[in-house]
Amino acid sequence: MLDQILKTKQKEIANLIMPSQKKVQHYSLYDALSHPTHSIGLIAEVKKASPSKGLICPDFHPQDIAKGYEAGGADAISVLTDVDYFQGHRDYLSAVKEVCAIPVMRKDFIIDKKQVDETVKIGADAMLLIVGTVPIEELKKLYDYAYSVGLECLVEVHAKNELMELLNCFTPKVIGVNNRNLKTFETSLLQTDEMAPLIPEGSLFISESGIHTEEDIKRVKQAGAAGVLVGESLMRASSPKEGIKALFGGEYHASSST
Ligand SMILES: O=P(O)(O)OC[C@@H](O)[C@@H](O)c1c[nH]c2ccccc12
Repeated sequence: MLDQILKTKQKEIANLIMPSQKKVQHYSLYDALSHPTHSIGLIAEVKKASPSKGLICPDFHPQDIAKGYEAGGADAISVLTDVDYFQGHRDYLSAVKEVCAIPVMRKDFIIDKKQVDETVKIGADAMLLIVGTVPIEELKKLYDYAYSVGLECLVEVHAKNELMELLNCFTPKVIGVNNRNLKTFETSLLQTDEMAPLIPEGSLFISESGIHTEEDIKRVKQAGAAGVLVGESLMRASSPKEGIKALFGGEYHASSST
């Protein structure tokens, strides 16, 4: 699946039409995750569908979802902008930026400098980079370029060998461990348990995917995660706020009364 997605990305890049620059207020993902609303940071994801789960949210209104996440105490928002496999769109990110005052991260398969430029144009504060999508030296170039144009990055790994390859090349400020194998879709929090001890002290460690319950939150926090990235369980909840409440239980407190 990942190889197929990357082939699609190459075609998208070849046909990419750069949008006009959106005028936005920027917020730091790193700062937000360093001072979370709850005892662990929450990146709440706006995700309509995925290859592993199919259609997740039929009645999909990105701005309402993002506003609900912000009101429910999310520290940042992740927005899928991939069209073909996740039914996302870059316009959804720009729309979310219009209504939220917390950092918004672009969730896509960024493999080329032009996509970084596009990410700036659509108004993102941060973007995802995935180890294994391009040679690690290329990934570092994209990382450095992103920071040079005002973006922050969450650099994602799945397996231990990917983390070792990453750290042999550079140490990102924010490192995500995807509990889901993007090739097989197998998802397990054991990934977080195993990788946590290997994340450098100076980096923020984010546990991503397969987080559905208060127990899951407690488990990854116990393992050492500074934050979580949650999509499906929030997208399937009766409301964004209810979804966040279910994750944080007794600890839950909304960031605003709305
Ligand atoms: O819906 P979940 O299981 O809560 O997962 C959210 C997020 O981690 C997942 O969408 C994701 C993490 N890394 C990615 C890379 C590409 C596409 C999607 C992802």
